[in-house]
Amino acid sequence: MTSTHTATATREPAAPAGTHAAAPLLPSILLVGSGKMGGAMLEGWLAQGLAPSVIVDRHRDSLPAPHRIVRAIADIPADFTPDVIVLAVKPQKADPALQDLAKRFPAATLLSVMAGRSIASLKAVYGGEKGLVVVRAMPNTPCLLGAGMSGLYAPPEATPEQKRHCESLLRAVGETVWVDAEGLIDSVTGVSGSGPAYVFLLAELLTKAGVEQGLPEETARILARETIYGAGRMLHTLPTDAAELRRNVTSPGGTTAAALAVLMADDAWPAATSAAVAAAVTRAKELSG
Ligand SMILES: NC(=O)C1=CN([C@@H]2O[C@H](COP(=O)(O)OP(=O)(O)OC[C@H]3O[C@@H](n4cnc5c(N)ncnc54)[C@H](O)[C@@H]3O)[C@@H](O)[C@H]2O)C=CC1
Ligand SMILES: O=C(O)[C@@H]1CCC=N1
Repeated sequence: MTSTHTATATREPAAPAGTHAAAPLLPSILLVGSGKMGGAMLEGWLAQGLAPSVIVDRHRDSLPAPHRIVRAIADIPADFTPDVIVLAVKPQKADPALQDLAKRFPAATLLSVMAGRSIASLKAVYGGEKGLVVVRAMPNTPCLLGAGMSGLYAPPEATPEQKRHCESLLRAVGETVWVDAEGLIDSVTGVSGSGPAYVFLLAELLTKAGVEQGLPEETARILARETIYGAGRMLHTLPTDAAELRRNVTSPGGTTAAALAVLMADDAWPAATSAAVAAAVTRAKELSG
C-alpha cells in the first residue's frame, strides 16, 4: 500500500462540519446518491465550501444555494458540467445511473465510492466512449464529523488534476491513503469502510456485558460509548501504538489481564477479526461486477 498521506503527516482530521466556512472551494461535483454515505460526505463538503454543485437523489428535499438538487439524472440542468461525478448508490443499483450519466457526460471524472464494483465493470456499463476516467475510493461514515478514513485508487490514465480533485474531496472529510492496486480497495473496505460497524458492535456488546454484571442499561451504554471514544482519541492523538497503549492498561495479574486472556485466545478475537475482515473482502469481490 502506498500513502501520500501517512498517518503522521495527516494526523489531525478535517474540522467537523460547520467550522471551515472560509476554506478554499472544493471542486464542483455531481453527487449521485445522497444516502448514508453520500449524505455524510455531502455535509462535510457543504461546510468546507463546495463549488456550485448538483445532487441527484429522490430522497433529499433541500440544499443551500448555489447548489441544486434534482430527482433524476435527466433533470440535471443543461448548463452544468461537474469537475467530478461522485457515485454513491448501492453497487447492485448503479447500472441505470451509469447508462444515463454516459449519455449526458461521455467524458468525465467518475469517483466511485461503491464497495466492490471494479473500474472495468463501471466502464463496461458506461459504454465505449472515450474520456471516462474512474477513480475508486472507500470512505466511511465518520466522514459526517470530518473524521472519515478513505482509501483511494487511481488507474494509470488518471491525470494529476483528476487525482487531486478526488483526493481533495475525501481530505475535506477526513484522512486519506492511496493504494497502488485496485484490489486493495477491497481490503480497505474490510478494514475501514465496514470498520465503524465493528466498533459500534463492540459498544453494543460492552453495554450488554455491563448489564449482565448488574449495571443499569443507560449507565452501561455511557461507559461503553465513552470508553471507545477515549481509547479512540488516545490512538488518534498519541504517538504510542495500539499494543503499547493496551499494555499500559494491563497490570500483571490484574483485571485486564484476566479479560484479555479470554479475548486474545487464538480462537477468540484474533480468529474472529481475521475471519470477519476476510468475509467483507470476499463479499466486496463478489460485488465487483
Ligand atoms: N454506508 C457506508 O458505511 C458506506 C457505504 N459505501 C458505499 O456507498 C454506497 C451507498 O451506500 P449507502 O449510502 O449506505 O446507501 P443508501 O441506501 O443509504 O444510499 C443510497 C442513495 O442512493 C439513492 N439512489 C439510488 N438510485 C439512485 C439513482 N439512480 N439516482 C440518484 N440517487 C439514487 C437512494 O435514494 C439513496 O438515498 C454503496 O455503494 C456503498 O458500497 C462506502 C463506504 C461506506
Ligand atoms: O456494507 C457495505 O457494503 C458498505 C461498504 C462499506 C460499508 N458499508
